[in-house]
Amino acid sequence: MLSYIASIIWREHKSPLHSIPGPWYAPYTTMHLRWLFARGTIPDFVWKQHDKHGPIMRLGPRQVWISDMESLRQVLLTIDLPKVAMYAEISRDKNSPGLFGEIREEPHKKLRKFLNPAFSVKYVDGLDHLFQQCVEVLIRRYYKISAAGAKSFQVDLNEDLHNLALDIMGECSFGKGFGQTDPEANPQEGVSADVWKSIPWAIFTNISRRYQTVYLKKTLRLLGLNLKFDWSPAMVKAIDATVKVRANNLGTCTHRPDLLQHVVEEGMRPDTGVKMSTRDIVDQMSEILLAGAETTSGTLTTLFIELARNPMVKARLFETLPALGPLDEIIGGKRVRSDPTFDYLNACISETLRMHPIASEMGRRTGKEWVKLMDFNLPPHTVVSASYRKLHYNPQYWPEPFRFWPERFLPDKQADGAPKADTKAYFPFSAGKHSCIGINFAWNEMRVVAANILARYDIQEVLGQDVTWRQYITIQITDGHWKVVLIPRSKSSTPQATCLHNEGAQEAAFESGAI
Ligand code: HEM
Repeated sequence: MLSYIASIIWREHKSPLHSIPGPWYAPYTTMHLRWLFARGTIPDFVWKQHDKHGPIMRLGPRQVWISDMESLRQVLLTIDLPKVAMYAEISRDKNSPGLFGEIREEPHKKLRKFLNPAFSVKYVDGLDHLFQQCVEVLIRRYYKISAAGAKSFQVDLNEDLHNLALDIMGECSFGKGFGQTDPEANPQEGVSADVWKSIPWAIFTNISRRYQTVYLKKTLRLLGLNLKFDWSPAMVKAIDATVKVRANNLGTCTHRPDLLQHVVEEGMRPDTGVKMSTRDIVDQMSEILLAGAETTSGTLTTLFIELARNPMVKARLFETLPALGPLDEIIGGKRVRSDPTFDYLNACISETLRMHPIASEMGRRTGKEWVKLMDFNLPPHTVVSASYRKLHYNPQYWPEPFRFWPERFLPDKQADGAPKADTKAYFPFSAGKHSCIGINFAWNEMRVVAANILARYDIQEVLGQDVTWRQYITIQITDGHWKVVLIPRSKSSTPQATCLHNEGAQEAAFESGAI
């Protein structure tokens, strides 16, 4: 036993990673990392360890985390390291992953090239009416509540934004919203309403199981057992029905130019070149749903949280935005992108993406070659986690990093002395070959949703909520809820710099029966 321990210590002493700082136990085990990932608490741990050990640190025998700007640029852009194997674990079948889980270089390149056209600015602009349609359903729902006479009313905004994001993904990528915002909405042709509505949750549950059992699956594989989580048969049947409708509609007037149509018409498996089957299409679309729903709704929730907690920023934003009634025309994404009226809103979203990136790190690994980062030589097969959340708070590039300061993203003349955003130290959508393919889609969604809600409602955070965060692939509010009071903004109203815990507004809401 003693000689075994001595040999481990000796091997560690010889390790090329030996001189990288980190906790004393890091060279010997990954148990703590497995525990933290499974519990969703890795971001806090990583943050504290960086504070202790600096911009490069070793948290496991072959696991290095890095938050240095130049090194992150190397990892994500210039060397552009491949993804770690963990990404592939969220796919149903490693041989048929979606773009997010595809870690094989050539198939990834082909799949990305194939999917790219369905994510261009022009393509997304063509879907803008669908985004607007989904937001309108939510605004109408709010209108119905306020039309009953309440001056203000309470909603669970995190839940509403999540449901809205799912409907937008359904509408733009599966051919039909999933009826999350409006349970009365019609399902996809030929599919029962219950099955259609359950699709997003079936996907999330399935993928979460795969993610949470990553290490168990690996151990079982060593024992010759292959633990797989297949899609539910009802869901595959529902999407099969949709695919058939789409295939029958080719070249007809009901043809709809969206991602699903693109995949149905031209989808080939990137590894074999064979036409994608329904199951392959489910594999692709479910990962897109996962990557596209939690990310945008999570970012939007944090935007609203920052606004509710920063009354001066909110007041400046309301000065710039139009004040609309619930039945006024819905604002489109293209307008929010190009009309200077919305410059400050766009800056607020950019600043939210800095302070609340959707994860604390991006997992990469060295390939067959050694890689030199921050004067350390990392051997082949070292896991290199790009700690971009920590970089987004580095005061060298982001003075007063904990301040929600959208002016950083405005042109000098309007910046009111705020330091200019250093976009070299800014990776909310990653960079390089694995950067977010959905960036235009995400921006359009965030613009349409934020502009239309904020043009109509002031928001007050409901007191006494314990907002905590967890990270399972993306960082989310632990219990999925964040409640606010919405106060309609009349066309004539003057924006007020209302206080975070504005008890007056809360009391008024309570008296009106809204809370
Ligand atoms: C605010 C919203 C979003 C943010 C902040 C975001 C951020 C990111 C980031 C950081 C990555 C790289 C992840 C990594 O390498 O670990 C990524 C990848 C990806 N994102 Fe997004 N994303 C957002 C919305 C979307 C949307 C709306 C879609 C699709 C409709 C999407 C689809 C994808 C896909 C498929 C990948 C994998 C790309 C590849 O590996 O080639 N994302 N996203």
